[in-house]
Amino acid sequence: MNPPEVDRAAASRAAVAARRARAAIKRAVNERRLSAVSVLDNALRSTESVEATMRVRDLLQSIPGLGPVRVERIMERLGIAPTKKLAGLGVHQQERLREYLSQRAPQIERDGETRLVVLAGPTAVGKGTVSTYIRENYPEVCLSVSATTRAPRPGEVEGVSYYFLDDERFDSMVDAGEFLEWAVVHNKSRYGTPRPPIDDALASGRSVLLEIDIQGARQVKAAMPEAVLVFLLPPTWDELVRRLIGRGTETPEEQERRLTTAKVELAAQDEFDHRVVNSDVQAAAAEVVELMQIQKAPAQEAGLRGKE
Ligand SMILES: Nc1nc2c(ncn2[C@@H]2O[C@H](COP(=O)(O)OP(=O)(O)O)[C@@H](O)[C@H]2O)c(=O)[nH]1
Ligand SMILES: Nc1ncnc2c1ncn2[C@@H]1O[C@H](COP(=O)(O)OP(=O)(O)O)[C@@H](O)[C@H]1O
Repeated sequence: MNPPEVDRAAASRAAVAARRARAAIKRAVNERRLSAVSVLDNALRSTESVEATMRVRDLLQSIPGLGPVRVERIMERLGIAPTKKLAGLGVHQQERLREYLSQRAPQIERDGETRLVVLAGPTAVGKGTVSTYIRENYPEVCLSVSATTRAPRPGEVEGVSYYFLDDERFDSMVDAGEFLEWAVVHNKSRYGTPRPPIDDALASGRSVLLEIDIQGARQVKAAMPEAVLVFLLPPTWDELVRRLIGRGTETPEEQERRLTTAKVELAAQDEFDHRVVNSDVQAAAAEVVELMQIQKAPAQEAGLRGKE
């Protein structure tokens, strides 16, 4: 063999060895013998490492519970190109991927198929808008319908927007223990989550989303510690103020009062399992749905492509 052939043979042996090493790493991640974060750390520590030559897509797909379609959506959201290798990640991409691997991925691995997810956040952050988007675009998500003592607004539909109850009926449901949680919201009306539909949905393998206030979220966590609490955040405080004023459904005095409460509520965000920033309704909805860990049939999942 002359020298170039020796080089080629050595290079091809090295490539085979690297491929095997990458496959071994993927197996180890899949069998939970190795954490995906430590693979990322090794890749970033040395560009000469085997980990550095791994594709982000392959690392994500080796995590139990993450299939190719879901991984594609996650990478789109993280702003990482499909063929990107770990060593080629920019600083912000590294941060986003690390956050995903250390926070979301372990939860996906640990949890079962169905979950109860609570979406809460300060007034006018967009809870109603995001949950309406989910209702209209993700029919597989089961959205809880709350009961309330407040009067219906124009366009609201009984049994879809809320169950509108008088005080007496609400009292009797409280007495009969029919609420998973209930609270007086904005010092005015009572709102409660009827328990039986939630128990039924979870028992039949469906994940459930509750859009309720922060007091309610705390009660749910106390009653069902396995519930996942998601705090919806505005991009900035000024944007929250703009949304509240722009919505135009409260008087200036009521707006003032709600903004004072919003400050207290924002301080509670650390009690939540996840924070989602509502800059864009579609993206925020996709993040919430992903946290619901809904197992879809492949055809359905392909149909959702592009929405997340
Ligand atoms: N605790 C609790 N809060 C709820 C429930 N349903 C709705 N809410 C909250 O009640 C608040 C008022 O909702 P709504 O009457 O639709 O008025 P808006 O927030 O002014 O649009 C929101 O913060 C909701 O998240 C519930 O079942 N339980
Ligand atoms: N991502 C967003 N970007 C811009 N405006 C938004 C966004 N999400 C919601 N909004 C607007 O903000 C206002 C408050 O939203 P809403 O869903 O009523 O809040 P909440 O239910 O949290 O009180 C509405 O006018 C809504 O159209």
